[in-house]
Amino acid sequence: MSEQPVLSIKNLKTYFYLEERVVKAVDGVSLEVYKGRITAIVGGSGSGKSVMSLSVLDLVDKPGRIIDGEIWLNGVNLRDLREKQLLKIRGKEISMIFQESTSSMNPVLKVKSHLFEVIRTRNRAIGSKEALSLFRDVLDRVGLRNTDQILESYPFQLSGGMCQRVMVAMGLLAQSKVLIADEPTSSLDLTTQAAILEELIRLKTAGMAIVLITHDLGVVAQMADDVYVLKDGKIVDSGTVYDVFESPQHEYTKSLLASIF
Ligand SMILES: Nc1ncnc2c1ncn2[C@@H]1O[C@H](COP(=O)(O)OP(=O)(O)OP(=O)(O)O)[C@@H](O)[C@H]1O
Repeated sequence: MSEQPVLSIKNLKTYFYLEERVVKAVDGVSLEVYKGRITAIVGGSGSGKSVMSLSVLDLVDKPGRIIDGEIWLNGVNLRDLREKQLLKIRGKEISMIFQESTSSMNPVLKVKSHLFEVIRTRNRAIGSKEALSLFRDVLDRVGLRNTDQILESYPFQLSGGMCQRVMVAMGLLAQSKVLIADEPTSSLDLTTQAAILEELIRLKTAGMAIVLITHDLGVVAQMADDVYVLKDGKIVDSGTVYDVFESPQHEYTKSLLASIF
């Protein structure tokens, strides 16, 4: 690929220092993410997918710690930045749809306040009326009805699936250069899943670089351009979706594929 990657991770290591042992959740991961492409990170439960994406945004909590590696975003190594500089990048340059949507929303803020926070990183001068109309549109696109009522709700008043859709709406609204979507459609019904995947394709077509974290190889086959297979914190296979599905190199990838075909 001739173009430079938007996001490039080099030899990332994130370990959890527990009393009795060290968990090497991410153990030397390198990968590249390109504009206008969907890069899927696939792997079983506990393979390190979520910790890897949290590491990119420097959101790993103790006893976890990034111990090595580089995270280059548009030519800047995020690991060299201070928290204040990182805050500016989160949301504007790179945004994330979290797997635990209910707990990653602020319980004392209404949905509309969450959305205002996102839109203001993009456009500080936007008026309330224009913003609210954008919010209704984006909530509608992720399959939520009664949008006015949802905007006035607190996260605890919504179901898990509704919170997940609000998180996806926040991701769509951010219009960042890179969107990391951690299992964005788990626990949603098939129709909503399809609507959200369609939105991700639209964002990719508009030039966004999308990192799609999933254990669903069906979704990978349908959506991804590039694939990385993660096992025990290490990349065991990578390539275009065609390469990985047609000629998997690692036994683990072969067994994952065998389980769906
Ligand atoms: N706070 C923590 N303390 C200790 N170990 C942790 C912590 N968070 C994650 N881990 C460990 O890090 C490893 C990777 O976890 P991670 O959540 O990234 O997996 P995952 O691939 O996202 O799994 P899933 O698909 O189930 O979400 C696992 O062994 C997990 O037990």
